[in-house]
Amino acid sequence: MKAPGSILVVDDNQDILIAAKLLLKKHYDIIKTTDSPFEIESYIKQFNPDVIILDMNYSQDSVSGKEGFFWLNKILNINPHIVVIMMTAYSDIKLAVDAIKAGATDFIAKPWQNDQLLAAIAVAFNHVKTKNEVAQLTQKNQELNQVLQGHEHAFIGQSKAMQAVFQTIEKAAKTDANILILGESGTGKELAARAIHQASLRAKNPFISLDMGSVPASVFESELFGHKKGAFTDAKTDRLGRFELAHSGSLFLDELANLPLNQQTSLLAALQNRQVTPIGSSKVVDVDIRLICATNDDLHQAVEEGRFRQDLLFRINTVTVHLPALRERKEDIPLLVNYYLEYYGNKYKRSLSISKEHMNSLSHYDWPGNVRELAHTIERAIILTEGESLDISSVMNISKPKSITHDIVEFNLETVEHNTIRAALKHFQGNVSHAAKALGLTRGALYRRLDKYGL
Ligand SMILES: Nc1ncnc2c1ncn2[C@@H]1O[C@H](COP(=O)(O)OP(=O)(O)OP(=O)(O)O)[C@@H](O)[C@H]1O
Repeated sequence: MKAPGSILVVDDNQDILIAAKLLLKKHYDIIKTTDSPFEIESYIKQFNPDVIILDMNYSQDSVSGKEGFFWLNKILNINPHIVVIMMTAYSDIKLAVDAIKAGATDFIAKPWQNDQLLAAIAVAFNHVKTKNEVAQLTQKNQELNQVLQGHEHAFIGQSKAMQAVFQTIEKAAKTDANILILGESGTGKELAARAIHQASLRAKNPFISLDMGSVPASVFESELFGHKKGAFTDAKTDRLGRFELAHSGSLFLDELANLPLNQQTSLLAALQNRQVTPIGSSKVVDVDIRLICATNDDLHQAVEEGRFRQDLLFRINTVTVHLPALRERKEDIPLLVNYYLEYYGNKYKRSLSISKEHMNSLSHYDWPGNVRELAHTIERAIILTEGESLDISSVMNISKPKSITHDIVEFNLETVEHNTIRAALKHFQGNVSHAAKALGLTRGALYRRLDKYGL
């Protein structure tokens, strides 16, 4: 049975072409031959062969192989997926090695043994398969990256502090400098890392992340550098580490301060040498990555306390981006609220407005969980709101600004009640309905207390 596949044979000797065709047509679907390399391009356009068997020498220069190299280059320029086997009557190992360096897959000496030629072609078809799979995987990876970006949130902010962050990111992204992103939890460190990758020259290549906060310390090394089958009890198969997966792209290490000291040493070595050695392997692998790290820990303090290597800190913080807490840039809150109102509104098929009053309450809150807390709050409020206007009172205890709950030095219940009601009224600018709702009272019950305390 013939194997599917198409082959073009190029040689200026008609006898060779006839012999090749007679042999190969028994084994493969489509065999074309030509005695002129100038026709290669039009053959590629007509039937796009999987494999080309290419003579190295033509009548103009019958021994040096130069013409063969010229045509080899031309073929690979037209379609790098075509697999080329070089052929020459002057069996010459040096020429063979040079041809393979130049992109040929194999080398056949004339006159050939039929079995040898068929074996070389079978190997060539395996290469075709591998090249196709690699092309498909690369494409899949690019598509996945796009899908992930599609689900990503926009990285927004109009405050001066955020504008400065965007500028630093824009400038640093274009270089290959290692970047350290600092900021409290929920300030957008991962979004910033993705934004850096997207603005970099590596944007089309992988963005691979590892959250040191969620991986058990015992597997950090294997996660980062990979392992060979059998390297330890659970190593059932070979596994690529994040460094290798991120090759040619960006590697994002989140919660870096969690990395134990001995693995900090391995990380430093990998960054210095641009090479990794998977666990259980004796082979080093070259890696080309741009490193982006993030932490909400104080790394300088960690260095002082002996928890973090100073030389590693110097290597990873070529550029530092500091993401301000949301309470330090409250002018961004309305923008973020509107963004998430629209985002979750689309998700839950609700079109809600927000009153000035509620926007005001959201803007005055301190958001200890930063943008993540704000996004979750809006999402929950959208789910719970019954009317057309976003009701945040069900999801936030907005009646009790932090200063009140934290500053309680009074334990007499009546006095506490009196003070809390006064604070609630002040917070809602005298609106009894809102104050009552926030206090968990009916309007009637609140009026009775106002009366009692003479408010
Ligand atoms: N500037 C921003 N614009 C829009 N959304 C943001 C912004 N900053 C953060 N977010 C949203 O807040 C959430 C938390 O962001 P992210 O995971 O990037 O924070 P983080 O600093 O990495 O948090 P952690 O330290 O807990 O890992 C995400 O849903 C993200 O989309």
